[in-house]
Amino acid sequence: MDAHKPLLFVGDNKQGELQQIANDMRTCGWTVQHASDWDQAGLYLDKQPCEVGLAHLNPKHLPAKTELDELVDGKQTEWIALVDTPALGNCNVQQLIHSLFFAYHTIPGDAARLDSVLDHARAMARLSFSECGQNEQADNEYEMVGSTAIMRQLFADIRKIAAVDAPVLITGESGTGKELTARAIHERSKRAQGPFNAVNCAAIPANLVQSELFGHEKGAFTGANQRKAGHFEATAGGTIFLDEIGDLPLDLQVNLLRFLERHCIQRVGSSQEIPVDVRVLAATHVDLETAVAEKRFREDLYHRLNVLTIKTPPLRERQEDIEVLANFFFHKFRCEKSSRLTGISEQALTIMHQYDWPGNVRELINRMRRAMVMCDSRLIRPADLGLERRKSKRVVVTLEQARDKVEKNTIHTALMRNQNNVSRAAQELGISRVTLYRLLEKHHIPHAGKH
Ligand SMILES: Nc1ncnc2c1ncn2[C@@H]1O[C@H](COP(=O)(O)OP(=O)(O)OP(=O)(O)O)[C@@H](O)[C@H]1O
Repeated sequence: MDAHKPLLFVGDNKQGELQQIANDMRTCGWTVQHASDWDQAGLYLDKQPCEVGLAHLNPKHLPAKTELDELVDGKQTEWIALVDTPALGNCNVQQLIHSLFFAYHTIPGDAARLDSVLDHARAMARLSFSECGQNEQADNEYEMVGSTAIMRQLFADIRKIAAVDAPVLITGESGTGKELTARAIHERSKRAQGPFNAVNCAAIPANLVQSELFGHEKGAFTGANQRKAGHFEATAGGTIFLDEIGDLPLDLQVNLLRFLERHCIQRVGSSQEIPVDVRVLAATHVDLETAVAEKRFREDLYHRLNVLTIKTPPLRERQEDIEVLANFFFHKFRCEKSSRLTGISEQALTIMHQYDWPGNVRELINRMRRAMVMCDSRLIRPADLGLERRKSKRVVVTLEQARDKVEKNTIHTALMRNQNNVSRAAQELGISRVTLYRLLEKHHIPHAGKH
């Protein structure tokens, strides 16, 4: 038995039954501290954390939920409610227990059972507490999460691409992690000690893009009162991430091409070429091939950029990652806010799997944040995510589409397991090499590996 088990007891200790419970818990080895009301309990916890609290809920003097919220959410204490059996029929009591308490115990009840509930609550408090500590260590602001074959392939590609110093084109829908991928490449590259500069080309007014990227000389244009270095010079020694490259005006695309070929820039208002050591990673969510066909994007620049490419997959194509990401962000936000939530309900997870996620991971993060603010029970429910009415939006897939998806994932996994060796992967899959090559073509799976 633990030598020291502190327990904060909130209630009128002159009431006979409550006094008896406090005494029983002392006998069971708990060091009972008494607080006559929630205010006193709050003051006590401010001075001294306590893993378990036992509080009498009297329906005649119930605190408002908002009053308890702060106390229960802001501290590392699990609370057990003590209630008289008839009080369990009171809606306000039910709601308070449901949203803020770990468990309840009816009075007078069985002391051994209460002791074991308190032990359990204490263990849970410890678990939550240490989990937060671990997350802080393991968590990195730019951590990429994903366990599906397609994401493992992406991580492998990032490692390979980080080892070279060539430009990279990152494509993918909005919110799929293009910038995060760029950061991951930078952090694993020999430029990691240098700056990483993310520039959204679509957010800069067309008439300013040139000077923003390449800088300008004093007097180059009205308002250019002094010489200014652009993003390229400011990123010397590091990596520049040009987001929404498809929106770069055509005349500026020439300058970017010149930089990629000669590693030199020219400031606006100067004909001098300045060498700058920067790696370019570019991203787009538009189809550059179409943009080239429509003459909105230079073909030579497209080919220059299209040597090393990475595609960040949409969330709906990696179903198993939905739960992994949801849990990752649940724990991350819970530690930030020290919330009392214990997890995500089965119904919420089911609806998350059925949903299409047009905004991808960014949308999932936003919905989880919303849910963790709105949720007033212990488990996140569909309504907290704002997804309750979307059940019917289930994407209809044909049997052939479903087969294709499984086929593609299976091939991906086999290739990864066999270090991209096509012969070995084909053998493992029980098909000929020729068939595997045909399937690689069919599913657009890159296979830079051995034969
Ligand atoms: N695999 C992942 N693991 C953890 N977080 C992720 C992952 N992918 C994306 N995110 C997070 O989702 C958010 C959106 O990612 P990011 O900005 O990289 O997307 P994007 O594709 O560049 O979007 P946009 O095209 O709209 O600029 C960020 O907060 C990012 O940290």
